[in-house]
Amino acid sequence: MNQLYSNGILTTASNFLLSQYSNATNDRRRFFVTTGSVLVTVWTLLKLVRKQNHASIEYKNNIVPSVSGTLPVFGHAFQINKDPLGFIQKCKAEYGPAFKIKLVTQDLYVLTGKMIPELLMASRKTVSFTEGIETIMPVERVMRLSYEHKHTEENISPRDKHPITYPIKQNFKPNQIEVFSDRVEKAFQGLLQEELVLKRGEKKQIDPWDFLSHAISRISCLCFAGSRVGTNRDLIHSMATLTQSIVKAGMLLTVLPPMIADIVVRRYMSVERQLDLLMKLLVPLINGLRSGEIPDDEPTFVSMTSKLLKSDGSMRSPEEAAFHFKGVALASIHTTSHFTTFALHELACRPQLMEDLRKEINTLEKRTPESVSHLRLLDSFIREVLRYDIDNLGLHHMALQDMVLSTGQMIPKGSLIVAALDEAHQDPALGSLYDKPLNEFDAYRFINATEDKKSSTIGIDLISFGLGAHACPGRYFAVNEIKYILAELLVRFDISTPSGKRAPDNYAMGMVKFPPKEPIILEGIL
Ligand code: HEM
Repeated sequence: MNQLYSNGILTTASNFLLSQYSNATNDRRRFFVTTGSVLVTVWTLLKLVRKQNHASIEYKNNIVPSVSGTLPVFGHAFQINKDPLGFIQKCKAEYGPAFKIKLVTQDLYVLTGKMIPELLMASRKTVSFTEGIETIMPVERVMRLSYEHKHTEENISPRDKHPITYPIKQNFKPNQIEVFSDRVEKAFQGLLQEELVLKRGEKKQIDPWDFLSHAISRISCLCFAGSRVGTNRDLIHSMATLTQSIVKAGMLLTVLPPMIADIVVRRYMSVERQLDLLMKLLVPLINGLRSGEIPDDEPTFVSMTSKLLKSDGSMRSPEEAAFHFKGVALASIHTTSHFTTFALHELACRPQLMEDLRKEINTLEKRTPESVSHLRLLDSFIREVLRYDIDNLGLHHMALQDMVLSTGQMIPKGSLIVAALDEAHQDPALGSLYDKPLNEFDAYRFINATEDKKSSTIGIDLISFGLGAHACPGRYFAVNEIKYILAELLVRFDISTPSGKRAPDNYAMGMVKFPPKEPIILEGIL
């Protein structure tokens, strides 16, 4: 189409020049002035059309545009680190809703706003979350290097009900999680008794990440493994630190040459000890449950997954079933600790919010995970943390086939695709209009909102739990757990930071946003 436009301009221009030339003998001066202006106009028009052509050739050839300005070796690393969200917003404005950037050696296809569901709702034959994550953080390789000499991960058939996802999807629905309430309460109260008894006015400085990952691991071990082994301190510690140990080893695998990296990880960074402990505790438990020696009287992830048959009707070996525990620990502990740490930092710089939340919590006759789950301000606050404190780019997926977007553009097989999460959460075109701009933190934003804006309700304006069929099935459990932890801390302590301010977040490669490193001060108020 634009080719036709260009030809049309050239033809019209040459006709005009010819007609002018025939009159030239009468008025030579007029001829030069007119011809000059026509040439300038034609040149400008052609430039404009060529520019349009360039964009539309990319569109016509179904190419996702590459963002200019890549530096050798670093790609766009400097630009994105300088202003993570600003860089993505600028690229979207210049190149449209899908574009390609380069971070160090990795090409990344970025989908923004309304295009994100196309990634998250695509079939798992088209894109793979596991392979996407593996490209940037080789979790499975760390596991293999650490443990393949002792146990090989089960090969899950596509026909199998997934041994981690299926039990969570079936047993952690909003009306079912009440069965875990007593254990959530017991685990957290136990930790408070042991580590955080402060008299009125007494202060204690904590590293919020350490404290919360241990608190959440304590809750997870009790709920997912059960009372018989879930109070084991080594297990709690191992699961609290498992993700971080894997991330450290994984980072090394991505930077060192494979042969050297494999040796270093096997020798010095292996998670064998944590996995040994898990197997030592869980295999006898599963054997006992199966033989009837141990009564199956407590709903746990371990009992659910060990009862789940494979697609051929066979039972998993106790080792296979036990090994899946690390999967649920990896999916739940780090993620929940991450957002709860952000929540503490958001509270620490907002004394009025703390006061308002305390008032709301104190309206309850009894604080339980069940009763705090209905508090509106607390829910609004948590939704806002999940919305605001989100990664710039996330939910990495690998294209297993060529993927055609609704724009007609094609992402080739083998490409890494990411969602621009923060950009979507701040796009007024996607969320409803609220009193405060979306680039500000407003804990009260959703207080009068309807059911569709609850903290566990997913949508294009809240993608922190994913979207579609593969959205996080543990989200109802996660938000209840976060609410209970915050409610118990708020009624006991004033929360602040040494600087008195909201310390800046930390970004990894301009993509992942980590909570501030600043400690949190708890001061007893009871
Ligand atoms: C605040 C805490 C949490 C956050 C932010 C979170 C976020 C996510 C996200 C983004 C996904 C990927 C969705 C996708 O593939 O599109 C996911 C998957 C998953 N999450 Fe969570 N999660 C949290 C807590 C939990 C908890 C507590 C559990 C277990 C009780 C859990 C179990 C799972 C499982 C099993 C999957 C895989 C789902 C599938 O592949 O179909 N998560 N989660």
